[in-house]
This record gives sequence, C-alpha cells and structure tokens, in this order.
Amino acid sequence: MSQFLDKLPSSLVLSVALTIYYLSGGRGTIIFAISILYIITRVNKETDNTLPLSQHQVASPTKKDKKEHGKGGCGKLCTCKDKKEVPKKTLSGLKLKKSFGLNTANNSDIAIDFTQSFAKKTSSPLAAIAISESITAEASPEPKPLKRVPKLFKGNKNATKKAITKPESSMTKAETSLLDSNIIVFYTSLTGASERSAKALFEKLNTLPQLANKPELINIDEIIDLDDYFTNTPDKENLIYCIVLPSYDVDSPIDYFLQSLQDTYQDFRVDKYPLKKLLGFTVLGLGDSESWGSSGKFCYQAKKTDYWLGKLGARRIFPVGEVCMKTGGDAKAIEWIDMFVDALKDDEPILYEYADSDNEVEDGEDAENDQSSSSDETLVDVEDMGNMMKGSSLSGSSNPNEQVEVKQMVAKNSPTYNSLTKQGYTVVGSHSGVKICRWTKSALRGRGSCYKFAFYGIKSHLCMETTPSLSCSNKCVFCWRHGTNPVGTNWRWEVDQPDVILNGALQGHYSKIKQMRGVPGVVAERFQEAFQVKHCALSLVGEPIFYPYINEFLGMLHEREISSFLVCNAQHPDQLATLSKVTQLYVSIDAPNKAELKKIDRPLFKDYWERMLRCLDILRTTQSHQRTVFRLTLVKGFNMTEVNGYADLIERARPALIEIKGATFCGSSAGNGNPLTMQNIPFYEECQRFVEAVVEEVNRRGLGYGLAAEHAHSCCILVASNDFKKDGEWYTHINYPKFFELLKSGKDFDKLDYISKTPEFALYGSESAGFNPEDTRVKRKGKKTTFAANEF
Ligand SMILES: Cc1cc2nc3c(=O)[nH]c(=O)nc-3n(C[C@H](O)[C@H](O)[C@H](O)COP(=O)(O)O)c2cc1C
Ligand code: SF4
Repeated sequence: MSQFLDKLPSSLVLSVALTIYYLSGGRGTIIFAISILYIITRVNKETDNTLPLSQHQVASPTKKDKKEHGKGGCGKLCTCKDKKEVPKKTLSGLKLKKSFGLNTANNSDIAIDFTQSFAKKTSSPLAAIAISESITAEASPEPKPLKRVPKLFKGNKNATKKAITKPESSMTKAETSLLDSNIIVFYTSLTGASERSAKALFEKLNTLPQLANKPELINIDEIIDLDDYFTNTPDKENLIYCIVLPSYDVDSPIDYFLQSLQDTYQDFRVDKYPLKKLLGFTVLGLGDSESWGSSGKFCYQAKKTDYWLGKLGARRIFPVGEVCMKTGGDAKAIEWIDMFVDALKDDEPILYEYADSDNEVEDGEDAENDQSSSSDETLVDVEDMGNMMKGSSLSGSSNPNEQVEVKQMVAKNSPTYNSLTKQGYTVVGSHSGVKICRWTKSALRGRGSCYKFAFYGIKSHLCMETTPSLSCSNKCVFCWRHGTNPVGTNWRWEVDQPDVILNGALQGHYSKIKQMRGVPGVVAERFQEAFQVKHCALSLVGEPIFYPYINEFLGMLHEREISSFLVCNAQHPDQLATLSKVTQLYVSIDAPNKAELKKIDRPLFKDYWERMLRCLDILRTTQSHQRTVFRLTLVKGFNMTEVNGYADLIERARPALIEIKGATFCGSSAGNGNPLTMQNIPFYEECQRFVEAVVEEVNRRGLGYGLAAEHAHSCCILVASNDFKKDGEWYTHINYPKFFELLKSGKDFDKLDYISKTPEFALYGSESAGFNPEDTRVKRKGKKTTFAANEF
C-alpha cells in the first residue's frame, strides 16, 4: 500500500483528499488531515535524502564515487549526465564543521550550529550572534528548507582563470598549509583598542611554534601607498592578511582605506581580482553594539573591509569577527584571536563564498552586477525610443493634447542610480553627476596633477569633474563606463534647474574632498585650497551639451570664476552652434572616416557622420572664437592608420588645439560588446610616431600646427596651431583671471586673448615629459619611477 501511494503524485493525493472533504460537507476532516500529513512526510523525505548529482559536493571523492560518476568522482564539478540521485551524507569536510564540531550539512544549519558552538567555546552570546549573522549572511540569507542546495565543488580552478573571470563560490583546499604562510597583521586605530588587539594577534602568531614564518605588523595609516598591498601584493609567497580595525560613523582614515579598496575594484586598469594572489584573509572588527547596534552600524566598516577584500578576489579563511568593546572588551577580541589561530592549524577544505558576499554590505556596493545586469534593464536604445520620444514634451510631440509622462533620467530607485552611486558618483538631481577624480586625490597628496596641468595650468585639486547629463548618444568602445549610463538621442526626461545642479555638484565634490582629511600625505595647504573649486571639467560621463540649460549652467560657473572645459561628442550640431562662451571647447574625434567612426563610437544617430561634419563646420565658423580642441583617443587596430583622414578633418575644422591620447584599457565585455583587449592599447612611442605623422601631413598642407606639449605618463600629446606660438615659444596655458575679466567686460573676445606661456617642463621633448618638478615622484617597489595615480 505504501509503495503504491509513493508512486502517486502528491497533487493527486491532495485533490482526492479535498474532494472527499468537500463532498462530505466537512466530515472528511480526518481523511484530509491524514493526506496532508502524508504529503508533508513525502516532501521531507525527498528533500532530506537526495540531491541532484549535478549539484552535490564531496570534499574528497571516494573510490566508489569515482567508479559511479566518472574520473573526477564528485570531488570536482560533476559531469555526470544522468543526474542520478545520491545520499546527502556525502556532504562532508566543511572546515567550520570540523573546527567547531558541527553536525549539519547545509549552509543555514552550519550558521546555527556554528553560533551554538562558538557561544559554547566563548560563552559570549553577543559575539556568537555577531558572527552568526555574518556567516548566515554569507552562507544563506534565510534558512529556506527547500533551497538547501549545496555549493558546487570546483577544485582550485580560480587560480588559473583569466583575471576578468569572476571567482565562483567553491570549496577548495589550499595546496599550502596555512601554517606555512606569511601572515601580515594590519591595523588602524583611533583610540588604541584595535592597536592592542592587533598586537595581541601578532604576539600570538609570533609565538606559535607551528608557524613557519615570522608574522609582520603594519599600521595601515603608515602605508604610503595602499596599492602596494591592496592592488599589488608584496613579493612574498602565501600571504595571509589579517586586518584589525574599528568602525566610526564619522569621517576617519578608515573611509579612505575602504574607498581605496573600492576604487581598486572598480579600476579598469588593474586586474579585476588582484588579491586572488593571497593565500587568504580575515578581518577582526571592533565596535560598540550598544550605541551602534540599533542603527545597523555595529562594526560596519569591518564588514565592508571583509566585503571588498572578497570582491578583490581574496579568499576569506575565517569569518569576520565583530567584537563589542563596551560589553566584551579586550577579552572577547582575544577569544576571536584564539579561534582564528586554532583554525590555522586545520587543513580541511574551506568554503569560499564569493557570490553571497554581495549581500553583506547594507548599501551593497556591487558595481559589477549593475554593470552587467541591471544596467541592461535601464539602457534604452534608440530603436526602442520611438514611442517614448513621441510622448516627450521636449521631443516635439505632434499632438498637443497627448498626455505626456515625463520620466526622470536617473530616478532614485532605479538600477542606474544604484550603479552610479555604488561606483562613487554623487547623482545630483535626476540627471547630473559628480565624482572626485584620481588626479584630484593625487594632487591633494602633493603628487602629480593630470595632463591638463602641463598643457593648460589646471591644478587637479582645484578641479571638479561633473556632467549635467548622464545620458549619451554614443556607446564608444573605449568608454570606461561600459555603457552603463542611459543612452538616447533626444532629451525626454524631467529637467533640473542649473542652480540646483551646480550647488548639488559642488556640495557632492566638497563632501568627497572632506573625506580626504585623515589621509596620510595630504598637504594641509592644498586641502584648504580644494574647497574653492576653480575649474570644472564637464566630461565625466554622458553628453553635457545634451542638457537643455547648458548655457545657463556655464554662466553660473563663470559667475563664480570657475573655468569650463566642456567635452562634446560631435553629435549635436544644433546645440553646438548655440553654445555660449566656454574656457575651452572639446570635440571628440574618434575616427578619421565614416566606417571607423561607426565601429568605434557605436553612435545611436543614423546620420552620425553628417552630424560630425556639421559640428566641424561650426568649429571653423560660428565657434571659431573659442579655444576649440580636437580630442583623439587612439585605439590600436581601430583608428591609428589613416593619417590623411585626420588631416582632412583638421583642415575642415581648424581646431586651435589637438589633444591626442592613447586609449586606456577598461576591460573587455561580451555583455556590452566591448571588443577591446590589451592589444588595442598603444604604447606611448606608437602614439608619438602617429602624432608626428599627422603633424607632418597637416603642415605639408600648409595648415601650421606644431608639437607643443606632452604628458608622457598619461600617454598624451598636445598639438597646437602656430597661432599659439609667440617669438618661437608656446603659449598653450590659460590666463584664467584674464578670461573672467574679458567675460565680465561683455565684449567679444578671442581664444588668443587669454593665453599664457607653457612652462619648460611641459614642452614636447622636455626632460620632464610633462611632470611638474614641484610634485613628488613616487617610487613603487620593483617599478620604474611613476606617478601615484592614473587618470580617469
Ligand atoms: C565618534 C565615534 C563613532 C563611532 N562609530 C561607531 C560605529 O559606527 N560603529 C561601531 O560599531 N562602533 C562605533 N564607535 C565605537 C568604536 O568603534 C569603538 O570604541 C572601538 O573600540 C574604537 O577602536 P579604536 O580606539 O581602536 O579606534 C564609534 C566611536 C566613536 C568615538
Ligand atoms: S583628470 Fe579631469 S577632472 Fe581630474 S583633475 Fe584633470 S581635468 Fe580635472
């Protein structure tokens, strides 16, 4: 009978029970109840005893496993096709289980058992709760019984995967014993508690007889360049990082440390998972749960550190400790230390949870997810825009009675908003953005400014990078935003007032500057100066000229004596024609002919080439009074061949200046069709040869241009019209006070009316190659002399 019932589908059993209950007018309650009990028992039996073979995991496959499931047994990713079911008891070997005597096999149960075990060992319910929370968050956010699907075992394949491949959750056993590692204990401390704990951990490791190598103790605040440890790693084998730090909900150097980790993660120039080289890491957090528990900020910066180290590819070898110094004190920290050191002796495999770690941080700073997935939801292509545009008041609806729903470009609850804020942008209003650039940080620390200092005298710590339109009409292959910003050809969104944008941008910029005050190396004088922005680079992302009130916005900048460097993509000739005075007007010229322009800029406009040519004509005519600049981004294999084509465009527009810059690598992405690889990034010498050829050609045509300045570190060269040469010397710099004086006078003036002499160090071919001798050069270990930061 039981066998017969087992063969019936549960749904049939339930239907029969319901029918009996209904037909008997409620008198069949007992039959109904028995049926329900029977179904529950069956479901339990099914979910408890078996798992699909393709999902099951075994730490070390037995001979029997291998025989049954092929060569690799099930210790590796199982390739069995028949999805045969096997008993769940093969789930074994979890490090935490062994260390803490756990009996259960699934993630949520591990968290619970771990908590109980931890509490038993430490008699600390508080620490237990804290650690339990972090493990639960990491292992399984909620214990959903039917989702107790164990992680795949994938061996140690991550180590050999390409940098760009996201490490996956995996159960791995390190080839090296953790005791053979080189451990560095990092700490940062404001009032001394974390320093004490770090020293206690260091001492414990120092006297641990089984540890093969002596540990190191490093104060994070004394590290000159965090990149030496958290982008690159010291030249030692099998490094383990132990990081001890408190949390502060007020500005502190910890913010800078966290921001650096995040910047590294989002920096397209570095390996996506640079800390994969480490053998492992762990974080011990100190905080105050009584005062900050209810706000959810208890030890939040330790959790964030743990999160970002994980995102950078490092393997967590022990759960983040969250110790309340008010209720537990040093003793609780020592308990965590003892447990961690014990765990070092244990060489059981460790579950590396990469995927779930995204959930750990309340504000979930996961840029990658947004770039790859959520951004897709918000990208609106021109083909999809027809209907929307019909309805937009700004898109010239033909029907005046048509009800128009005008949306926000980047609404606060949209994935794009999350994506941008997670990447460090402050979204101002609903369509503008501001972000502090790397060079601004670098200049604050007395290091190099960006190439615009060499070419035009812009001090990076006085520069704000912003845009009044996050939307763009191109999807350039070299764009470091990788197309995660909204796209479109017409303005069809709500419009924010220019004063709201400017005030919001300045506020966002200054608050980011403020965060730098505890950073080692920040020069007090420069820090103070930075609260008076002098230059505005309208080039962050998107197309500033797209903003309907761009002229009003420029006027407000100039009123505050902030110079304007506006970059446009040569796709909006009408707006370009009516643009008012700017300090410097850029037009991006990314290719010398129609076919290559399509390939490289991936424009949304069908008449993109004609639009560009119209823009060039406007530069030569209506806007010829401006300091017009061609900006060329050289991409090998795409746009570095046709010298004549570029000469034609230069001849047509006669720009005052030509900035030529080698493209920087921002990663390939199948998701958005970005085809670039490192092969497409030209060397500086290649850029030089190309630029020299272009200059030769334009001069052969009698146009009169010369190689004026360079910034070799940024792979950037400035070509200028000979109009900027006086008595054989270049005058590419800008006399900013003169610019504002002329502007205030209300008279017409020309690009040559506010020029200033180019300094020696910036001249093309000079020994400094554009490096300001007043700034400090930073030597990185094992590397040539270089700047401290790269340009965005
Ligand atoms: C101004 C201030 C802000 C703090 N903010 C937090 C917080 O957000 N979360 C937390 O868990 N503890 C917070 N704390 C408590 C400290 O993290 C805790 O006292 C810690 O032990 C200090 O470590 P340290 O002296 O080694 O730097 C704060 C303490 C102060 C004085
Ligand atoms: S890189 Fe751009 S935003 Fe940064 S300092 Fe230079 S001009 Fe300003």
